[in-house]
Amino acid sequence: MPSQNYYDVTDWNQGNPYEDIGEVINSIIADIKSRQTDTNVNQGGKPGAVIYIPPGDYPLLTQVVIDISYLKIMGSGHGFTSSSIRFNTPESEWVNWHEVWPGGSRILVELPAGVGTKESDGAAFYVARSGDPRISSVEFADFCIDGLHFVDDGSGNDDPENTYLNGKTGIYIASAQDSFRISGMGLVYLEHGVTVYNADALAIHNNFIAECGNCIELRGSGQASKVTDNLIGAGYRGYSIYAQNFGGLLITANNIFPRGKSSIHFSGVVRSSVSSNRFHSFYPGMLVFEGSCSENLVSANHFFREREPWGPMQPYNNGLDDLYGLLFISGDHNSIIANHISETIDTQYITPPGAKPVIIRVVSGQGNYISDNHVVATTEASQVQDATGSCFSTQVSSLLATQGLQALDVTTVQIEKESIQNTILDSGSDAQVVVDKAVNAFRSTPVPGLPV
Ligand SMILES: OC[C@H]1O[C@@]2(CO[C@]3(CO)O[C@H](CO)[C@@H](O)[C@@H]3O2)[C@@H](O)[C@@H]1O
Repeated sequence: MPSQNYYDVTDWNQGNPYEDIGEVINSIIADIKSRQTDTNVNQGGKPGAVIYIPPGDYPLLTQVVIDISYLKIMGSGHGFTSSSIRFNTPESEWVNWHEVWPGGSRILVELPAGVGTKESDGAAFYVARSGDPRISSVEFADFCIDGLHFVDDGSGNDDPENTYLNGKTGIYIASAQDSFRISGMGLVYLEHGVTVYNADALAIHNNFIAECGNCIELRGSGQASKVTDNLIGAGYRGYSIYAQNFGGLLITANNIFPRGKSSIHFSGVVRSSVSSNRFHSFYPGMLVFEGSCSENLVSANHFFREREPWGPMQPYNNGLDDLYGLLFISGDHNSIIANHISETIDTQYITPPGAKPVIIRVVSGQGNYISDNHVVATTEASQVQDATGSCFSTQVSSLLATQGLQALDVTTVQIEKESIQNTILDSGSDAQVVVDKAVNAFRSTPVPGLPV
């Protein structure tokens, strides 16, 4: 006898998934709840279910509301393609393209854009449950959530498709939860990709979350979670990865490409690790620890900062200048160890004009340990760049340029006077580090030809 706990959205008796998949999924969830009513049948009784979305395009006009544990919603393909490149290509060229829109198991978020409504009203998937225990083991896997378009921000000069604003969220988890998984998903053109409040043992793994205003936001507070192995890149206004009041967050093996106003932004995050990630950005403030972020390990990451090479996006930035710090640290006893940091930028693009860019800047707190960071700062080879070429070739030629570069004078570490008792070892020569040696410990990186 086939299981009743396997549902296919294209084979369900209420609603039409090609008109509104939201109505179909809500009706399936209602069916699961009507059948799984008893909390304890032979030490079981509420196994949840799987809802399958085959490859195809499914508009969502009704928000999906999830309030049951053990629900897995899965498709067969994250289907990402760049909407940013498409919308910055003349529409007359689309007729020759092999495909124009994202694919896979694709949900087209067509929720009405509400002005003045709650933020969560714009979420395709909304998860909330009160009472005990916390809702557990809801899983989203292997499908695409496409926010379709960004909207005019009222400034009058932006292409609406480049604003990264539309009030839409892919997955919004409003109440405390345990052991959720988001994996294999593709999220594109949403103002917020994944927003999670009060996470515990959350895994966000192997997703493609790009061209969203913000990609991952862990809000409220949380513990013991991981963001691993994702390809991520937010718009110039928002966060690629943001976490608030979190303990025990592991951020590892992600490839975080531009733009994002930051790659990692922590507020009050402690005892967490950021390791073995690759970060690429077009602006200062790649990693920001604000408030008090303490006892975190930032290690073995590769940071690369250059100027935006692609013409259509060159008018935009995050508003920070080069004195802000590529890594901005506020807090106590953090370890910033063995990172490689490349910055390549022509002096004419440095702000304020004539400034010496700051790489690692510690603005408050004490006891931070900054050791063995290798900073390579150069002017860029602007002659090889052609901002009018295809997005891919422009970005790749810019990324690969390592010849003909000249050394750029930078401050590798700057310890502001508000921060004391830090240890700075082998992260810059005497001339590259700004530190009060009376209240901090400092050992400079030896310079070839000069006595140690
Ligand atoms: O290179 C990674 C991703 O970047 C693209 C291509 O380039 C874009 C165009 O806006 O610029 C940024 C990256 O430098 C992106 O976020 C964006 O999306 C994806 O097409 C691509 O998947």
